[in-house]
Amino acid sequence: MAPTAINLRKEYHQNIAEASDKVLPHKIKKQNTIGAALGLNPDAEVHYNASVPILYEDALGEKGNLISSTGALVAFSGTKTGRSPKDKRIVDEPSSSEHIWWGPVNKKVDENTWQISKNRAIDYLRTREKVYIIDAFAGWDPRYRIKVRVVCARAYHALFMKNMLIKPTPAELETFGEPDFTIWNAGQFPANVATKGMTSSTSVEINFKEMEMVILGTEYAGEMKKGIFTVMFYLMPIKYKVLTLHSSCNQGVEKGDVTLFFGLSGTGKTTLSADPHRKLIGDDEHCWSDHGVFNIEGGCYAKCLDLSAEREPEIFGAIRFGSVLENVVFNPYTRDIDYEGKDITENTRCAYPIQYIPSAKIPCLADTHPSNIILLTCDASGVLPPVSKLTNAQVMYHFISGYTSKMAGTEVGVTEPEATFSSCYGQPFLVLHPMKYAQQLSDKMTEHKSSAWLLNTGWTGQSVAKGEC
Ligand SMILES: Nc1ncnc2c1ncn2[C@@H]1O[C@H](COP(=O)(O)OP(=O)(O)O)[C@@H](O)[C@H]1O
Ligand SMILES: C=C(OP(=O)(O)O)C(=O)O
Repeated sequence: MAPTAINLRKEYHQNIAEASDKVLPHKIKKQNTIGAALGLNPDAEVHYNASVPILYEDALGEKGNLISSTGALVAFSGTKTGRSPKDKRIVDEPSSSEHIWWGPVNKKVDENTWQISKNRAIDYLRTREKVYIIDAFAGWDPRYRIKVRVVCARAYHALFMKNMLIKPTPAELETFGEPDFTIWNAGQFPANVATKGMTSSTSVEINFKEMEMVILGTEYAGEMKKGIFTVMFYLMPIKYKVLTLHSSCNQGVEKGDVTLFFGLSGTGKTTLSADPHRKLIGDDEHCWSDHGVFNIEGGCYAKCLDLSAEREPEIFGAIRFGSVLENVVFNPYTRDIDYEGKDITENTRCAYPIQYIPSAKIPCLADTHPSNIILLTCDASGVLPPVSKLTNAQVMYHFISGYTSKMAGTEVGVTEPEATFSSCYGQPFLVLHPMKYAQQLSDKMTEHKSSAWLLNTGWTGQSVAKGEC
């Protein structure tokens, strides 16, 4: 008898159930063991390194989330749509205190307040029926990589970090063991404003002794990626004398020459590094070691405002199943994205695995030292020329002073390009004094005879108000 459609369907579902029976017991055991070790609710559904479809299914249950017409997950980060640098704090404890550049970038929080915030975050996560754990790496060079664990209550956050960290192979996951750094993301729950040193209900705290980070009161996913970056700015120079860079990086196909593009958030690192004629090493966070350059991340986080297939085809094409689009405006019927839409924020973003860029080089590292260093400055005043060649001394001057602009939306409260001085083109993420990084950059450039350029991605001739971009 010929199989009927209904029988075929039954058989198909049975096969899936049987396949799941083989895979799931092992996975569930691991999930439960980790969940119990973290003290999570024993009745909670703990998802350990869940697959992209499972994270999609759960994320769609979160308020407002949906699927775009190209298959990306559209998610919303709530009231905070940019980083909250004024609420970032570093724990003042004896093992790291002497190294830290204390001040407005790295504000002190005492160990007692840290403990209160950490307990609050974990207590919140313990109340959740679903908790997501992502174990993955930061740093493509195995000599320097760190094992990162993210514990969070939103599937959107888990998918974001699955994209932004480096996915372990099944064998690496099997032997992953304890993480080197853990993020407790309880961003839906506020910080306790009555706690000493707490100035708002948002707090992003990092503890270098415990190697942990706590997020309360902000659901902006960029806090997690920039949190890991901050950890690398501390760990790499101190432990290995490796320089951490707020830069993108690409490599010539024929000669293998490496270019770094330094730039503050939103000033063109992602756009300019996604050159189809060169191999992409990474769009935002790198380290320069004695062996060459390696990317810290497994994904890219592109700005989406005014994105078009014509102008940025590689990035446009990366917005598909598996990518996370944040805070974008869309057509409610077709689910097409309106990339010009800034009703929610100017800081619309997409996080996608770097493999989605056709020219990406996997693994994302180069065993060649950079021959060109490009300092991207987005000049809102129209003073700087479009491009200038720099001497080593001029690089130091520009790198330390970091004249550029904060772009609208990347930080809470910034609504239009704002002239700023941001040391190392990444002041919000520096942990040591800027001179430490600048000196290391100068030494490396001299040793490897790198050329340097200042490239104005902002306005020339006139200021932002009337100038030509
Ligand atoms: N001259 C330019 N160079 C690079 N990007 C530009 C320029 N003018 C406008 N843009 C736009 O500015 C934004 C730069 O964002 P992005 O490359 O994601 O920054 P970053 O990676 O440094 O955070 C993109 O939306 C890009 O389309
Ligand atoms: C995501 C951020 O930066 P970038 O644009 O450099 O990725 C940020 O500053 O929050």
